[in-house]
Amino acid sequence: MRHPDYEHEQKKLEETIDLIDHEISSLREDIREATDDYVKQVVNFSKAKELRYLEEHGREKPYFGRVDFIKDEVYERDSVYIGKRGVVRSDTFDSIVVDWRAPIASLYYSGESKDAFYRMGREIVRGEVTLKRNFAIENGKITGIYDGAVKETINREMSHPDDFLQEGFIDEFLAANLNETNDSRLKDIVATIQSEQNDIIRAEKERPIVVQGVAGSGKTTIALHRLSYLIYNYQDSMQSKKFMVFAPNRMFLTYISEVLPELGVDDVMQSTFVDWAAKLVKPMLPKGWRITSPDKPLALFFDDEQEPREQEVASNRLRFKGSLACKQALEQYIHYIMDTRIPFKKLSFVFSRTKQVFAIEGSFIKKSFMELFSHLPYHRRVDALRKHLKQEMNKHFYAHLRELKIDLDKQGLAKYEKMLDQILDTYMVSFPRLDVFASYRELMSEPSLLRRLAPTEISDDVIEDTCSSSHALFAQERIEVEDIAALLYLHHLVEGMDGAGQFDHTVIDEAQDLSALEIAVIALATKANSLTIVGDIAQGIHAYRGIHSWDELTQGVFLQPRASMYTLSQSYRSTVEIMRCANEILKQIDLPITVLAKPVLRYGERPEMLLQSSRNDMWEQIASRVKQYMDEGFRSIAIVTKTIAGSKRAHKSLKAQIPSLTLLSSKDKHFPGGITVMPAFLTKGLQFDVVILVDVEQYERNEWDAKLLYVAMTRPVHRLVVTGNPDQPGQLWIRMPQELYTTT
Ligand SMILES: Nc1ncnc2c1ncn2[C@@H]1O[C@H](COP(=O)(O)OP(=O)(O)OP(=O)(O)O)[C@@H](O)[C@H]1O
Repeated sequence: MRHPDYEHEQKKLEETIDLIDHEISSLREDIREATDDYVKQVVNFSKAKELRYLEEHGREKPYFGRVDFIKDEVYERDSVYIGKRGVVRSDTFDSIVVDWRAPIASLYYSGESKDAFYRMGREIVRGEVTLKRNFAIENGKITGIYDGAVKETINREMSHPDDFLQEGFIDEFLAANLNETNDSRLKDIVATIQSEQNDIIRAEKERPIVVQGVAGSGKTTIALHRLSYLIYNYQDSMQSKKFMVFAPNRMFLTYISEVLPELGVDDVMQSTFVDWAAKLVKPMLPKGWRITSPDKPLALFFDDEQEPREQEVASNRLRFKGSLACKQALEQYIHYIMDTRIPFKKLSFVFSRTKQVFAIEGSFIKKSFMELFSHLPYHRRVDALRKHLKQEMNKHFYAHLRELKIDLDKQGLAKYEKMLDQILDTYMVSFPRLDVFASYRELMSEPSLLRRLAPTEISDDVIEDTCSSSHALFAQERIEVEDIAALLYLHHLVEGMDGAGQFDHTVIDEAQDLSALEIAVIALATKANSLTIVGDIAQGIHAYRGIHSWDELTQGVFLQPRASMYTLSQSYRSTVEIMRCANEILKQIDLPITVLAKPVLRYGERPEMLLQSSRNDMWEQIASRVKQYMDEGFRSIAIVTKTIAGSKRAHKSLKAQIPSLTLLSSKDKHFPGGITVMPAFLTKGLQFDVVILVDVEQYERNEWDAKLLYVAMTRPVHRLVVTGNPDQPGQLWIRMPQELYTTT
């Protein structure tokens, strides 16, 4: 049945397209003539950009939504049409379409309400939203109109009362959009941003925000939309080329960069933490020293049969190096140097002409150094103290000259200046200059020193393990990835951070995989604490690194200003059936309830377990599934193994049957799409139409394997296939309720 307003809306759409056509002609006219004038060139460039948008997208689908708003005390209804970009009539300057990032567009995302409001700078505009309407538009024709209720919870196919809490909602327009997906690249979601996502996108700019969001809740997507929002609203104080996005690997960065042009922020910087930080650290290292591969710990913990004790030592060391306790130990190291290596002797000299002694007591010098300049990095503190001592001496000396009415000539004054400089130079020698790397090495290899400086809650075993294994590593002229943030932090304490404030805004994706210290270092490089930190504690797959509770950031790193914490529990990626299975894995480990995902009610097929009679049979079945899914039109299919070695083996076994199969490793810079094989840790952040999970029995019942399996299981948009031995399906899969999956 046609929507009662269909005629009206179709007419409105046609009028809008006519106006856009008119704009297109006048823009074409404006930029036709070449010009030497620089200002005109700049104007023409931005007009050409606008023209391209209108020709390629704006004309076809000028807007996706409408919101009707009655402003308090005005009582006149205003209908605002919202699109991916704003369109303004160049003759009257009337707004034909409002940009989704504009303040008033916020009303569209918060939905119908009697107490609606939006912020215009500092002002809050209040009123009532009487209608929220979505349009599906194809080639200038309206093909669907969806009104009202954003969150209509449908209690469908739920067998257990608890399911109601576990599962999510269906928004008809959103469901239509999600079902369309047959291409798993990241895309813009401006038409269907949900209210709680909108709050994050539009959050205050000068405060760190931390988002705990379940798998598929749109964290990556909304963090990038936030960049787009910030650049639109703060063009005067922010530049997108000074935005930085940190993500776990290079392949993931190319994967997300596909959506950036659509959002108008294609010139942002992107890096992994290690790539960015290693560049800063390398100049600090002695010649010949290197950083070990980031994959080394992965192999130690996931790949090979390693000695448990060796794993324990590595885990103790790596965890400590990324911790806030390590940050404290580094801060204490500076105090230790000041307490034990600087004698703070009395500074004095005699003015030979009057035999007057000028002196500054050691205690006064120590107090000035410790208190007056405590905000400065150590070396700058030393320089500031020298200046201060000189001023103090001058103050007393010139007061003495005035008192005795001594008028020193130019030569006499120069002699005094020279003598004072020499005295100060000699005195300041007792303030050691610190070599950052040598200091760090000293701290990390001497257990008695580290014990003295680390907080007492760090056990002696951790201190011993850290120092002994670091010492062995340093003996090979190597540092490891976990040393990088600690070294940069010490550098900040000693010299100051060169790149402080280099980023106008920073996004940290998959933040649970970075350590608190790494995030603290990134914050030092970001202006005004303007950070968007997104992650999921349930997807922290490393026992030896990463954040285990967001309190580490909200209570340990961001104290001034405090971080705002957001939680997203609605998941948009996978079908209900896939998320039910994935949640079962998480329930087996002790995690806070907030990390369990509520899927949007999009239904599909139950995950399927392939039974195998032999290894060869398994590879054959996988190959035939791949062919079947390709015939069904799925474009991205990932074959996921637990380990790096496993993915190499799978590639070897399947290559002949699937010639287009690509083996991916953490060295890969590009995400090729198509049919890929990779270890589970590499699938983080990515999504595929289909995931085929090989050898599920290899995942054991411990926190890290459960999280790794959960990550892999939450990657597919449409289908999940698992291979395993049904008699011994592994410690995690064995608890999977049989009704949640099928076997073939
Ligand atoms: N409001 C929305 N409307 C439509 N699609 C959405 C919405 N929010 C998220 N999605 C879709 O959900 C999928 C998951 O998004 P995204 O990868 O950003 O989630 P994530 O939280 O970063 O996931 P993960 O932690 O599992 O890597 C994407 O396909 C995205 O387009």
